[in-house]
Amino acid sequence: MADLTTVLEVTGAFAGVGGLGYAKGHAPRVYWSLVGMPVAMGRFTFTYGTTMDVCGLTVQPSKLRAFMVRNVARREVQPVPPKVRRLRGTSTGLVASLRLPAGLEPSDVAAASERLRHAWGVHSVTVAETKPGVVELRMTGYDVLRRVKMPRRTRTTGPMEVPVALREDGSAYVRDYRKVPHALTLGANQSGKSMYQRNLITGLAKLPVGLVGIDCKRGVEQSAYGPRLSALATTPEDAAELLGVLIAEMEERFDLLSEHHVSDLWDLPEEVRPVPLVVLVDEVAELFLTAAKKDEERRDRMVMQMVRLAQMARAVGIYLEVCGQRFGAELGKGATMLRAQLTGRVVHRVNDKQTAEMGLGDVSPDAVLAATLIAADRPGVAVAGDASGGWSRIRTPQTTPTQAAAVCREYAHLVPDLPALAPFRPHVPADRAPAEVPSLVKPQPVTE
Ligand SMILES: Nc1ncnc2c1ncn2[C@@H]1O[C@H](COP(=O)(O)OP(=O)(O)OP(=O)(O)O)[C@@H](O)[C@H]1O
Repeated sequence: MADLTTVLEVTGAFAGVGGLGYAKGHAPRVYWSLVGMPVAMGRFTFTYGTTMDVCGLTVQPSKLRAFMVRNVARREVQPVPPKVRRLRGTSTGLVASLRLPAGLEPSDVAAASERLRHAWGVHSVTVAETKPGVVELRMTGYDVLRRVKMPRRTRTTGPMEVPVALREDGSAYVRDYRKVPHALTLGANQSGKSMYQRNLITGLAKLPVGLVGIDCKRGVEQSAYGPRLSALATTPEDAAELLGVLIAEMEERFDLLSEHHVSDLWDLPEEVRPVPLVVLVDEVAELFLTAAKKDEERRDRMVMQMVRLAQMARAVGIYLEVCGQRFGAELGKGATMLRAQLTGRVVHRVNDKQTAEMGLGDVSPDAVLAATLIAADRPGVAVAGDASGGWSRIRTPQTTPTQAAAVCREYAHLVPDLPALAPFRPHVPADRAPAEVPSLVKPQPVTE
C-alpha cells in the first residue's frame, strides 16, 4: 500500500513538472502566473538594494537628510536606491513604480535597463517617466511578442483611439488620432503591413468615424472592407478625383469652424460637429505610379493635395494613414514634404537601412537600428515611433481578412451620411452571403 502511494506521488510530481514544462513553452502566461511571477517577485524584493547599488542607481543622501532621518553624519550612511512605491504583478510581467532620489534621472534608470534585466532574470525591462521624479519599471517575464495576445481591457480615454498592437512591455500600442493625426507605415514585402492595416480598420470600424480607402492595387486589400467604407478609390484616376473632394470637404469644414469662432473640430458643439474621417492609403507607390509624362502632372497634383491635407486637415478631423514599401523622393515632387507631415511612424522589417531611415531617421538612431534588426521569421513585428523621439517594438495580433470583413459588415450601420463622398461609395451587393468577399467594382453613385 505504501509502495502504491509512493508510486502515485512520484507520478503526480512528474506530471506536475511535465505540465509546467509544457506550459512554459506553450502557455507562457500560465507558466508566468504560476512560477515566473512568484520567483521574479522574490528575486526583486530580496536583491533590490544590492542590484540597484551594483547598477549604479544609488545616491548618497544629503547631509540634512542623513541627520534628520537617521540622526548620523552623512559619511556614515549607505547610499540609497530609489524608493519602491508600488510593485504589482500583471499577466505578462511586473510593474514597479520608483520615486527617484535627487541626483538620479529617468535616463539613468533607462541606461541600466539591460543590467536590471539580467539581474532579475526577466525578458525585458523598459522605463517610463509617469510624473516628475517617478518612473515605472515595466518588466516582462517572457517574450510577449512571440504569440500576441492583446490585454483584455485597454484604457482608452479619447474618441479617436484604437488599440492596434502589443508593445514588448506587454501594454497595448494605441493609435490616437487626436495626438498623432497622420501616420506612415513602411515595410518590405510580407513584413506585415496589411495585417497592421487590418487591425487598424477592425478597430476604426467600431468608432463613429467615416473611413475612406485608397487602394490602387485595384482594391485587393480594401474592397473587403467595402460595407464600412464611405468611399473607395481603386485607380490613380479615381484617387485624384477623391482627393479633390476631400480638399473641398476640408475647406467647407474650415468655414464651419470660422462660423462658430473655434479653431478645432472637437471644440464645435456636438450637434453641428462633422464626423471625423480617416483616409487609409494602401501601397502609396501605386498611387503615385506614372507610366507616361502626362501622368506626372496628375501625380504631382495628388502629392500636393495630400501635403495640403496633411498640413491642415487635422484641425477639421481628417486624418491620413499612409502605407507603403518605401517613401522617398522617387515618389515625386513634394513627397519628402508629405513624409515630414506624417509624424506617426511604424516600420516593419525592411530590405535596406535607407528605408528604416526614411521612417525612423527623425525619431531616433536607436529606432532605425531596431527596425533593421527585425527578423524575417517574425512578420508583424515593427518599430513604432513618434516625433517626440519615443519608440517601441510592437506586433499586431493575427486578424484574418475574413474576420476584418465580418467586423466591417457588422458595423456597416455606422457609415456616416456624407453626400460629397456618395459617388465613391463602394458597391456592396445587399444579398451577398456573409463570408463572401465583395467583388472589385468601380465606385458607383449611391442612389438611395
Ligand atoms: N502579427 C503577425 N503575426 C503573425 N503572422 C503575421 C503577422 N503579420 C503578418 N503575418 C503573416 O505574414 C505574412 C505577410 O503579412 P502581410 O500580408 O500583412 O504583409 P505585407 O507587408 O502586407 O505584404 P505585401 O507587401 O506582400 O502585401 C502573412 O502570411 C501574414 O499572415
